[in-house]
Formats: sequence, structure tokens, C-alpha cells
Amino acid sequence: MTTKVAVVGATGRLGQLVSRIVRESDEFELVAELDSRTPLSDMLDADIAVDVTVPGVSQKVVDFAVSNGISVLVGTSGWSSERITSLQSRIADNLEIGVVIIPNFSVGSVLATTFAALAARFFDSIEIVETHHASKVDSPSGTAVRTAELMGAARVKHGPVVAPHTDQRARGQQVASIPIHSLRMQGVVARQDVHFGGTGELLTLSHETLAPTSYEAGILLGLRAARTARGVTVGLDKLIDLTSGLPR
Ligand SMILES: NC(=O)C1=CN([C@@H]2O[C@H](COP(=O)(O)OP(=O)(O)OC[C@H]3O[C@@H](n4cnc5c(N)ncnc54)[C@H](OP(=O)(O)O)[C@@H]3O)[C@@H](O)[C@H]2O)C=CC1
Ligand SMILES: O=C(O)C1=N[C@H](C(=O)O)C[C@H](O)C1
Repeated sequence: MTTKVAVVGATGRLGQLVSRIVRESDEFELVAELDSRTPLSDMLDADIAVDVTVPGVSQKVVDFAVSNGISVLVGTSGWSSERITSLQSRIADNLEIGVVIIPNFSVGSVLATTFAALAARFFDSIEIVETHHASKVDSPSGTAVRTAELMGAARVKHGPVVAPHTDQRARGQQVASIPIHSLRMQGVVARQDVHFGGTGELLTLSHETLAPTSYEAGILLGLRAARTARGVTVGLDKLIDLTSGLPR
């Protein structure tokens, strides 16, 4: 039996890609495509709603879906750890549905974030530079926020990073004490560089998305996870066994 999917944000860049993947899959059936003019009730026939809208709308979409017993796959940015904690407590008693939040569907990006969290314990000087296409409306990127939060969590015993002069605007926006610098440039899809400064050495972990096709494998994994997940799951790394690679 196929799983019925509604895509919210279907006219957008990511939404069009998700709709195509669902349409081309034997496992899923596309039952609704919503945009800013569509009532959210159009998703009510679906088993899973995919939210790929804008940070200011995403929470409303998720709330509507879960209160109607529909599981959600969230690709939209803006899901900070605070927002996630509040969602977790809201759906803790609901054993029927799950919300899978994937800040970045690209396998390379999630590996880069995992490596950054590993390196974070070894360097006290850390900054992120994230670069996205000029049409991106939000900053810092969801990926950068997630990367900073995971590095911060990895550094609990080490304390905040050393980031001087953060009272100056050009020193970036701090998340978990780590400055994030956002560039919005024509000619770019998405790129993130995490810079680590140590004693007599620099380490830079870079990931670049060259085309949205890099999101395809992660979107399919996210859709499959949303069928069975309960509670809140965050990050593509939770859906992949990092020791054995992608399922084939
Ligand atoms: N997790 C990941 O790997 C990735 C995440 N993203 C994130 O996904 C999100 C979408 O990105 P992108 O596709 O580039 O954005 P777009 O601006 O291209 O698309 C936004 C979509 O949201 C819709 N929308 C806006 N307001 C509402 C509303 N009130 N109700 C329903 N739908 C609404 C728009 O509809 P309309 O056409 O009517 O305005 C449009 O379909 C962003 O947060 C981005 O950061 C992007 C790429 C990868
Ligand atoms: O808006 C985008 O394009 C992207 N948004 C996500 C983010 O904010 O991290 C994921 C990816 O970087 C592309």
C-alpha cells in the first residue's frame, strides 16, 4: 500500500523537488500540493505532510498536521533547539504520529556537520561562514544553526569558544557562542565552511552543494522515516548508520 503525501510549499524550489520524488516513487502517492494561497485543510487526506515553506510558517504547518493526526517531514529551516524542545513536549503523549526534522537533506552536509562536532572539542576558536543563493530569505542558515548547536553540545565540558569583539556587528551572529557569518550570493546553491583555529594550525571543514539533486537521497530517507517515526527526530544522521554508509 502506498503512503499518501501532501507537500506544503510545493511551488518552491525544494517543494518542486519533493513533489517530483514523491510522484516518481512507487512507495508514495502525491495527494495534495499546497502553497501560500491554499488552506491547510487540503492536506487532510494525507498520511504524511512535507513542510518545505518558510521559517515563519513552518511551525503553524506542523501544529496543524500533528493536531490532525498527520506525521510530518520538515525540511524548512528555523527549527532551533528551543523550538524543537517545545514541539517535543507538545507531542510527547501522541503515540500515533512523528515529526522528522531534517535541517539538511544532503549526505555530504550531514557528514561535514558530524565531523565539525567531533573537531569542536579540540579547538577553542571556531567560526562558521555559510554562503547561500541570493534568494534565501533567512539567516543564519538552518544548517549553520544546527552545526553550531551540535558543536556547542560537544563542547559542554570545554565551555564557550573564544570569540573576541562579538559586540561588533561584523563579528557575526552567535549560536552556542560560535559566530556565524552569512553570505548571500548569486551563482551559489549552498556552502558551509567551519573554521577551527588552534595552536599554530588551522582546520577548515567545507561542504558545497553544487545542485539540488544532492538532496534527493535524503528526502527519500526522510519520507520513509516519517512513515514509522514517533515523537521528534532531528537530523539525517539519525536515519543513516554512519558506520556502514547509505542503505542500498
Ligand atoms: N533541508 C534541506 O536540505 C533544505 C532546506 N531548505 C529550506 O526549505 C525552505 C524552503 O526553501 P525554498 O524551496 O528554497 O523556498 P521557496 O521560497 O522557493 O519556496 C517557499 C514555498 O513556501 C510556500 N509558502 C510561503 N508561505 C506559505 C504559507 N503561509 N502557507 C503555505 N505555503 C507557503 C511558497 O508558496 P508561494 O509560491 O505561494 O509563495 C513556496 O511554495 C527554506 O526554509 C530553506 O531554507 C532548502 C533547501 C534544502
Ligand atoms: O535555503 C536553502 O537553499 C537551504 N536551506 C537550508 C538551510 O537553511 O540550511 C539547507 C540548505 O543549506 C539549503
